[in-house]
Amino acid sequence: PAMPQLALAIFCAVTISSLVPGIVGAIYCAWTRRKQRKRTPTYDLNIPIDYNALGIGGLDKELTEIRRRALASRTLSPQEVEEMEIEHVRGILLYGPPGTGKTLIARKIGGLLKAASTKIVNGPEILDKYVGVSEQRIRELFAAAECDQDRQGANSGLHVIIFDEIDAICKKRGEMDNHVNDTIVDQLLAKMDGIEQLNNILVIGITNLPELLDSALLRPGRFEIQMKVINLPDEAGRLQIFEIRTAKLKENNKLDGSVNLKELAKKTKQYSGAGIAGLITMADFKRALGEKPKKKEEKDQNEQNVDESSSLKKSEEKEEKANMTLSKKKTYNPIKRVRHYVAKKTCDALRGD
Ligand SMILES: Nc1ncnc2c1ncn2[C@@H]1O[C@H](COP(=O)(O)OP(=O)(O)OP(=O)(O)O)[C@@H](O)[C@H]1O
Repeated sequence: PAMPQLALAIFCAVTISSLVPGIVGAIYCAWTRRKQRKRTPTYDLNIPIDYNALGIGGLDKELTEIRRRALASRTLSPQEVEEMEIEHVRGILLYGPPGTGKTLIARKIGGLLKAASTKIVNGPEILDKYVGVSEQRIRELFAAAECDQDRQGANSGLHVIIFDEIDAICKKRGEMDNHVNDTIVDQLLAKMDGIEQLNNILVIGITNLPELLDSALLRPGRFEIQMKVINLPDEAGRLQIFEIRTAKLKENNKLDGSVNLKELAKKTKQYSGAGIAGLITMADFKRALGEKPKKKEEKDQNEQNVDESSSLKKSEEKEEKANMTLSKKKTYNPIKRVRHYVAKKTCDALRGD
């Protein structure tokens, strides 16, 4: 009589032991899924941006605006996005004159959003003489994000794709002799429309010439946020950029205590961020080459001549006269002269002269 009981006990033990892994697995899956759904948002809008730490000076207004209009929805968790049927902004176009910090902003957006990946590609790099290669390159740019979305769904990390000089590949269709441009635009549009099913891509286009772009790119759902980054930094912005660009020098005790960044910010009116960056680089080179500053009298003379517009005019006349006597071929460029002077001042200042 003990045999059937033993057999029953063995049967129960085998059945339970075979069910246990399945049950444990199911519980674990449900738990991890729940944990993923509760995942904290990738980006917290309430934390103020530390612009100096970001390395962007004088563009507080633009960055705040981008944050408010384009990045706010990314602060939500995947669950909230799903429940509220939110559609993230998928495209931002940054346009404006060269050297104003557009590329810098685009790169930092990826960092701000803690993006899983940030790819930056120059428009002309996409172009290829062989048929279909340019379109293939565009598809490849989107491939990783699509794959991530397939595998992780709403929990996929954000992929930021930056097209610098986008005007090189997205000119108005039908206006060019070769059709390569048109098929590239078609491909990019198809990919951007495909993002509708994907919530994990943010495309940023950068251009100096927005008027050349195909208008289909600018409609809602594509590059729907268009931000003009045009203003040359004001004095406070320039000071911020000087501070950012000399922070490393300061940290490594390479910046003399006598350097007056406020004074430099005052003297660099009309300078873009790139202009200021260029000045510091030039000063660094000169210091590295051990170039000695000019004699004091010569320096004083320079200081008298430049800066105020009235003295600029005077120096312009003076220089013109000198040019006429020296050589008729030589052309005088007052802007260049002011730049030269400011560059020299920066150099002197950085050297602690
Ligand atoms: N606002 C800024 N703050 C700090 N650095 C800046 C700023 N603007 C420009 N720079 C410096 O100038 C360099 C060039 O800037 P950036 O490439 O962002 O300009 P851009 O507007 O994209 O120019 P382009 O249209 O010619 O590509 C940057 O690498 C950076 O070092």
